[in-house]
Amino acid sequence: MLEVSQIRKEFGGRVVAVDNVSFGADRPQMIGVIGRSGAGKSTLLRMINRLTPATAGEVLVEGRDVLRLKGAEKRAWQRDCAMIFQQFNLVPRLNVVTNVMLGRLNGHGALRSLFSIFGDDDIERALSALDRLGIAGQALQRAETLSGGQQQRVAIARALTQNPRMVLADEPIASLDPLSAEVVMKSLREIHERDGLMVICNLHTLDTARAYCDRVLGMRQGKLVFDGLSSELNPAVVRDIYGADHEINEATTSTSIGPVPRPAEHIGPAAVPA
Ligand SMILES: Nc1ncnc2c1ncn2[C@@H]1O[C@H](COP(=O)(O)OP(=O)(O)OP(=O)(O)O)[C@@H](O)[C@H]1O
Repeated sequence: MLEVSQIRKEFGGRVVAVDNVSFGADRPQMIGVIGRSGAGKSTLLRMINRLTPATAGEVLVEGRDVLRLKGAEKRAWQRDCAMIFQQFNLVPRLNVVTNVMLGRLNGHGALRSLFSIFGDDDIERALSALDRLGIAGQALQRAETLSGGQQQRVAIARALTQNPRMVLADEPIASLDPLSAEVVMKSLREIHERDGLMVICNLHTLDTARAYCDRVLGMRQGKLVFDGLSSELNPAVVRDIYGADHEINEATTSTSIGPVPRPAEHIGPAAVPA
């Protein structure tokens, strides 16, 4: 369903942020991308979503290269491929339910979007997404009055109302306290399991990748240096990913989030890239 092939990003012809990375998945998985700051994780996700233009490579989704899409087709892909950001990207002064409905804008015609005309169906969909994320009670509060964890759940609800085929999360818990981080990661895991969506999540912390992701991609200096099961993240692999020439202290890449029980059927082998 997804085949990323030799994707590359150069900034200004000098900085190689992503260096010919390839990976594939033949079914929806929960994939964590780990690596040091500057390893190229954000750039990788942003290229897949078309927020950052790739210098070279292909991203085949159901056999179609989404990097070549233009105009309405590109916007449709960006709707299919919902993005969640570290800083939530909500409109602070708008209430929660309106923020969630903004996820629908890309699905409406330009004129309707211009006048922010939402139908009953949009409201229904937004409220049900908020309910699912456990924050329907805050629907009429301004987004800026919510805690970080609540705001991230609003952002996830907004992503869900896009009816996406894939969710990309760029360090979704980096600004959150451990308890809020746990709620957000559980929500993403639940979306993967219940809706059968591919979730690709950039993470700073190893234990989070281990606890929530079936498969992990490790990046170092723009290159993909590990692609395997989260259970294969042994100390040597971790040292290689983080480029540490001494014994890495896992506490430096850890939150206090505990592992979550997962149904056995979701802990399958990683798809072998073609
Ligand atoms: N717009 C840009 N212009 C120039 N260089 C950039 C730009 N965006 C990213 N880079 C560089 O590309 C490299 C990869 O950055 P990227 O943000 O993708 O890494 P990251 O692994 O997501 O890091 P972090 O965990 O700190 O977010 C870094 O060297 C960064 O400085």
